Amino acid sequence: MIELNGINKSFKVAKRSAGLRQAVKALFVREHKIVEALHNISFSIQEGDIVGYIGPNGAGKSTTIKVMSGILVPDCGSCSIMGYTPWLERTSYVRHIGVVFGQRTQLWWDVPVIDSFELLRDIYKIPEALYKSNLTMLADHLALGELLYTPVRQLSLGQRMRCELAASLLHDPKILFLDEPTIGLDAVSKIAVRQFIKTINQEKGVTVILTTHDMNDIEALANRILMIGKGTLLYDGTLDDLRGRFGTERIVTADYAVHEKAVDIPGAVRLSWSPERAVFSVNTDRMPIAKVIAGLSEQVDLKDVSIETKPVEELIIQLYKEHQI
Ligand SMILES: Nc1ncnc2c1ncn2[C@@H]1O[C@H](COP(=O)(O)OP(=O)(O)OP(=O)(O)O)[C@@H](O)[C@H]1O
Repeated sequence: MIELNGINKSFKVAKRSAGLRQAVKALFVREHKIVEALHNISFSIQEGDIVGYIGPNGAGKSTTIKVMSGILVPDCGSCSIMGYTPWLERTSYVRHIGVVFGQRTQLWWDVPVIDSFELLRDIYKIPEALYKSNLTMLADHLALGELLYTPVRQLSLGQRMRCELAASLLHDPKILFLDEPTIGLDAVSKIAVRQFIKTINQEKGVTVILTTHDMNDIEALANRILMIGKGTLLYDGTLDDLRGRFGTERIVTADYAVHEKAVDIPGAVRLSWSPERAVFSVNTDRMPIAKVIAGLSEQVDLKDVSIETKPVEELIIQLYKEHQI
């Protein structure tokens, strides 16, 4: 459905040092530098996937989304999405995609949300019956209610994001590009947005490409991760692959009846201790969990034991470190 091959994109940026003298000099002599935002990016995405596109600040995520949505023209390489080259066939292509940039709005600031929706209906020439049924479905799933009749500037960030998502889906796109859709949202709004993305993927088969810095988004949604750093694609795999790669470490938390002496398990690293709780890091390659639990129950009166994998956030940080980005 989506195929990128050898995409490069660089920007020419004016170079200017601080100070008035330099500002005056820049009026006559302009120096430039080239920022290579994307270097030889290639990947393909199947219909119905939810792909998490991650990487540190300035890695090239938004630039890739802009190339894929036809806003930017790459320097070289090919991009075929549903048979279209986005920047060449933009008018017919945009009917098939929805785009949400978390930090920008596609809604008109001063008018009620419904007015923007009606304008989008006219721009996309959405048949009236389809518009009505999509609006009902979206208003229902995203609890838009009164928000539809409120000017955008009066909406909170979370309310606006729900309206942005609805706006991007009114014309029934097959692909949804989401650039940081949960940025700045509170925990409840984040969960609502994630749930909605899951629903439209499952019920309508919409393919989703999602950039985010929130690893909980990735854990909740993405069945595949693409990681980019300094413009280069560095990782392509599932979260489970990533867990398998770094995931032999487990965190074992033991709760027990008051025990004044520190508990030690040979082969496990004690991370913290109190008379009622101890936390260990265990490399399961070297020390089976069963042995840790047996060791614990020999020393204390165990009440509860929990075993957790490393948080996704830490796995990703490890991956960033491995690639020195
Ligand atoms: N219009 C532009 N003009 C000049 N440089 C740009 C432009 N857009 C992006 N860049 C540069 O390209 C690089 C990649 O930027 P991009 O916005 O794609 O990163 P990102 O991964 O989305 O970052 P973030 O997580 O901070 O949003 C950065 O070095 C950025 O400064």
